[in-house]
Amino acid sequence: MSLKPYQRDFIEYAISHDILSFGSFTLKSGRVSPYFFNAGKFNKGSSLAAIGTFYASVLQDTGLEFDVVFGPAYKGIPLSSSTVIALAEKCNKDVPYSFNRKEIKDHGEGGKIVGAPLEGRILIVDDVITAGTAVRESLSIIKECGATPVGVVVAVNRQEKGTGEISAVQQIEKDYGIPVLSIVNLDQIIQYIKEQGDYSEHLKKMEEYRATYGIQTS
Ligand SMILES: O=P(O)(O)OC[C@H]1O[C@H](OP(=O)(O)OP(=O)(O)O)[C@H](O)[C@@H]1O
Repeated sequence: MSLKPYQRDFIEYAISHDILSFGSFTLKSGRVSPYFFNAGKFNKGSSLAAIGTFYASVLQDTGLEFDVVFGPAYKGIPLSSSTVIALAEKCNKDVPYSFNRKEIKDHGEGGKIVGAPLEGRILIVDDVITAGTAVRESLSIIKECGATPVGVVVAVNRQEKGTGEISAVQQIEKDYGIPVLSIVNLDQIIQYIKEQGDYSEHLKKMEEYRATYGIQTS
């Protein structure tokens, strides 16, 4: 399976901006990962614009239909904002969006949701899914509002086992019957490394990590 141009562009952009790094990183799970994706480093206008365009590309590519974009607080907020800007500017799709507050506001307009009403088919935009807690919370907010979640898009799918044999991403797809899309996944990052000579020193560790923690992919 070959990488799509936007996937290659995304990996190159993330590496050159130190957003995707190779080395040795201890994760919340305790696993020592040979790579790390840090969405907090999309921290200036140009990179926020770029990430929005990458999300819009995967959405266009897959053709998933949705009415409203939802960004889970906090990191999902700028990511969902930049996605709807890219959809409007590059895809001629003017999509409403909203996000939740982590703390309930009891004055002014009040409430937990800021932005467009959660109505119709809702797409969740976030950086990553680790255990799946943030997405599950978002799914319950969406259902409480009477709307229909139709999918999730994340930047990187690490394709690694959770507590059992399948990943948190697969568990969400199974439990809710919705797709979890990603700009790239671990297999594609490894494929990129194989194609490019520049990062070949990291290949062995990446493959070992996948062999130890990776899910079954066909
Ligand atoms: O699948 P999970 O185990 O929930 O992990 C992934 C979530 O964790 C991070 O957010 P966090 O909840 O740390 O909040 P933040 O966006 O405010 O940093 C990340 O942005 C995802 O939303």
